[in-house]
Amino acid sequence: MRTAQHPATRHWRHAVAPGGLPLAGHALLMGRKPLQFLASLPAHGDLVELRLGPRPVYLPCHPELIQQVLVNARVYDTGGPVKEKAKPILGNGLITSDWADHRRQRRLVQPAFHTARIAKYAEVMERECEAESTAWTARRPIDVSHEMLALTARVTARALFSTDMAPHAVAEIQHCLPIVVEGAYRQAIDPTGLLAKLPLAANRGFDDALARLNQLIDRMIDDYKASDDGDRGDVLSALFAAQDDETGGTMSDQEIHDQVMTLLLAGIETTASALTWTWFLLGRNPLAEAALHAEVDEVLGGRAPRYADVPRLAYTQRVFSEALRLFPPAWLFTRTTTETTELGGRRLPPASDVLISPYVLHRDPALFPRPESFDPDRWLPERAKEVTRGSYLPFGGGSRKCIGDVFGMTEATLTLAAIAGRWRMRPIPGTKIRPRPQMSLTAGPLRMIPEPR
Ligand code: HEM
Repeated sequence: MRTAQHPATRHWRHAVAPGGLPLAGHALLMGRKPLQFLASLPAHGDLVELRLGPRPVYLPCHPELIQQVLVNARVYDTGGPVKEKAKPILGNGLITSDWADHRRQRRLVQPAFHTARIAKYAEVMERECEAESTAWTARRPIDVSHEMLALTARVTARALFSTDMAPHAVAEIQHCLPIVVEGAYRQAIDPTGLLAKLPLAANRGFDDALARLNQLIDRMIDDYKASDDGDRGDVLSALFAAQDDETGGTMSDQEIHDQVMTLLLAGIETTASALTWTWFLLGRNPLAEAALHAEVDEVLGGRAPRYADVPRLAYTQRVFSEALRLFPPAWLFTRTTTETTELGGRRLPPASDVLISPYVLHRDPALFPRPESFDPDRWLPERAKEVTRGSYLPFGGGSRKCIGDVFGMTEATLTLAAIAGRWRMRPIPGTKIRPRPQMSLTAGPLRMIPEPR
């Protein structure tokens, strides 16, 4: 285990990542096998420098250095080329805003995620999980990725907009979101920025899906304003009601639009990917699967799970936490320095890009013994306190920590319990699956067979 020392007194190990080429630097390695390449770097140093084309970028591998970056949001702001490319899609919302405006936005959006509101969204989760777990046919294979994405899209859409228009919204979101997410990722990794401008079918599909999502959000906003329902208990009502304690300001329609788009893009695929990985891991770990079934049977006794059951579904939560460790959907995110600063004894000029990779951190054997093994009991309270502070970051950290963490954990716990109460998810022998490090760390199609329990 790594020991904590005062950052100023510590001797940090710097390294340049091996394998760089004269012009491309490490861009090819990053393009071909980003997970393997990045995960090999902590062995070289606490702060590793790599070059993506001409630009040096820095990967802090030690939890203390990562914390320094995450808690100092003014100096390490979100930024850089990836954020610029996201702005036409996400507008100016929580993910794309600069540090100063982010604080104001966060004060306005946070009330939509208070505990009392999560309890309300959980009613949607309960209903949708029940519908999902009763819709399957015994022994007919399903694509788990597809099912989990459809479920999290329904939950998020109905938590955002709880009106009669919800079924239409769900269908639009299910159709458009994967196209937008895929297109956004293609644009994010295109170093030339030209790809999006070419008259390709994929670009037309992306433009069409994005326009449809934008129209949908506008219609929901118009519908809310035209009705005099007041607080419907959904996210949209909370965004309209939000008032800044410090300034008394509220959000304009455009700002609400951008926050809704941000929540759709940040909340659906992430949770679905993590749930898919969870079923994959359970399929390969019969002991963990049996322990999950035992807990669900004991807590629920054959009925559907309710929000009030969540605290007692402790093993279920540990299973999900461990899946988030091995396959964190947000496998990589970035910060850009706004001024000259120093990280781990190294001077970083303004506009330096810093990569934060929960995937790398979570698989470092110095932080997690036997990192490759799926061991939900790492998260038993007595063992979890041995985990080095700051080494588990599935939801990020600092002021930009995921606003939907409790929403996502609640949704995942109810989903796992609802399905595990009815079905054993049998893997199909020979099924090959490899992590796809895209916008989130997805599993691709995963066929499994639901067997009645
Ligand atoms: C298991 C599921 C999820 C994971 C692993 C996850 C992960 C993350 C991470 C790592 C960040 C921080 C990114 C950064 O620092 O640059 C983040 C931010 C964010 N997430 Fe999540 N997320 C999940 C679910 C959700 C859900 C369900 C929602 C909304 C309903 C959501 C909405 C957001 C938003 C709006 C941000 C930006 C927050 C800000 O900058 O203030 N996420 N998420």
